[in-house]
Amino acid sequence: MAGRLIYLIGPSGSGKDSLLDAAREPMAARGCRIVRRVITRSAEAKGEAAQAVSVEQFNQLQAEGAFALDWFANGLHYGIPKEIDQWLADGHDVLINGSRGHLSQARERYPDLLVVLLSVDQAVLRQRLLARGRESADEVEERLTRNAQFADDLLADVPSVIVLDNSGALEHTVTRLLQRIDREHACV
Ligand SMILES: Nc1ncnc2c1ncn2[C@@H]1O[C@H](COP(=O)(O)OP(=O)(O)O)[C@@H](O)[C@H]1O
Ligand SMILES: O=P(O)(O)OC[C@H]1O[C@H](OP(=O)(O)OP(=O)(O)O)[C@H](O)[C@@H]1O
Repeated sequence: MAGRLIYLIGPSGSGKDSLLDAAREPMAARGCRIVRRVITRSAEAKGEAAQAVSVEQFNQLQAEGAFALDWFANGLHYGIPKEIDQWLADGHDVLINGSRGHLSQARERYPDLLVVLLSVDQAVLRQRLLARGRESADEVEERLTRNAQFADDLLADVPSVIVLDNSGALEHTVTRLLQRIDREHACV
């Protein structure tokens, strides 16, 4: 049986990368793979273990059909490598760091995807973004402003959604993710 795409979304700073890192081993033990994104972010920038490329390299990869999904947000290009389609075909579930802005396109391509929405109290969010220190203060404000463009009913007609609050300790969020994933039988 084909695997399922697990599409992790949430505001910048809500903890998507942290959750992916912390869940990597227990998810792998469940046969679920986590893909490394291709991003036009400088290799020096702190953050996830993504493959950093130039815009020219990104465009070339895109033209070659290297991406299963790709989008532009926060001034950056993001690509999800096409290899996930083989993983899914082989029966592995695949967890990716997705985009709220690209959700409808992702659903068109992967109609049975499972959405995991991470949320954090607004006051905590700004603090975490500033403490992360990856973006300038202006970029942090732009990211907070971007949240307003997503309506409350973003997930209204999405059949499978796991909502997780990450305002507390990360290990609690990981535990709840695994509990919910196991209940959904998402991983094979
Ligand atoms: N549960 C948590 N408690 C405290 N700090 C957290 C928690 N989750 C994430 N963080 C921190 O918040 C910042 C943003 O997390 P990150 O994983 O980069 O978010 P995202 O990928 O959604 O932008 C990071 O500095 C990270 O260490
Ligand atoms: O449409 P949105 O839901 O706003 O998402 C836009 C992009 O921002 C996040 O990436 P990235 O990891 O670069 O940013 P972050 O770490 O600040 O969340 C997310 O994974 C998307 O790629």
